[in-house]
Amino acid sequence: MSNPVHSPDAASWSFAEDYIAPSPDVAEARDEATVNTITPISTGVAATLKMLTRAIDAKAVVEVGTLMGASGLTFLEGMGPDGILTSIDVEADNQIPARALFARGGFTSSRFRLISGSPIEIMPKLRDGAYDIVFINGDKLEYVEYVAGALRLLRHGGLLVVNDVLWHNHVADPDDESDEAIIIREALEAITGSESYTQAMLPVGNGMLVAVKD
Ligand SMILES: C[S@@+](CC[C@H](N)C(=O)[O-])C[C@H]1O[C@@H](n2cnc3c(N)ncnc32)[C@H](O)[C@@H]1O
Repeated sequence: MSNPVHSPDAASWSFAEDYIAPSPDVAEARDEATVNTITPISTGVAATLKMLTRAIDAKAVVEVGTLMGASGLTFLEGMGPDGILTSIDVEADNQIPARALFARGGFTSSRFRLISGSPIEIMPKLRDGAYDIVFINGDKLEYVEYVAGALRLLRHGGLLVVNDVLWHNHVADPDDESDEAIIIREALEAITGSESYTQAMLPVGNGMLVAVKD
């Protein structure tokens, strides 16, 4: 039986999402992505990512899904001056505006690696146990493989952050058998069924699963 919950109305959701404004550069990256009809991270997700990055004093972050750089810039802003972002996207063209955005934000190229190619092929080439955060925000149909790759990449105490886990209400609807819903559920089960993590699901943006590697 599910727990009784107090459901906030749409105004409360919007209030929470917009409560902490992203930096002007992150806002611009979001706007550019939206104009191009691709979905960037939400403002609430940006605030959450920056807070988590600061909370664990992250110095090495991997993200899957660069797009225009909104989440990447959020990590760079959240990390200290020695923090390094590794961002993977299958679309090399997506990373061009991200590179320009990071440079405009004052981040030298030594602070970030933009890798274009299949995340499934690239993640195994990164160093085991070397990362403080792995942020998954790429192709939903590959979430199971990304989650498997993340477990290897994270150090103990590192955070796995999986975005869009509620995916437009598809995942919570037991009658929804779309490919995205099925695969996101599988990815979630791999995390919750693993003894390697302690996790929580946050209803921010389109849903975020945050898990600390024990
Ligand atoms: C949601 S966007 C990433 C958003 C980004 N992290 C941000 O902060 O704005 C997803 C990224 O995954 C890549 N991708 C690859 N295959 C995809 C697919 N089938 N559907 C959506 N995105 C896909 C896209 O190139 C895109 O940059």
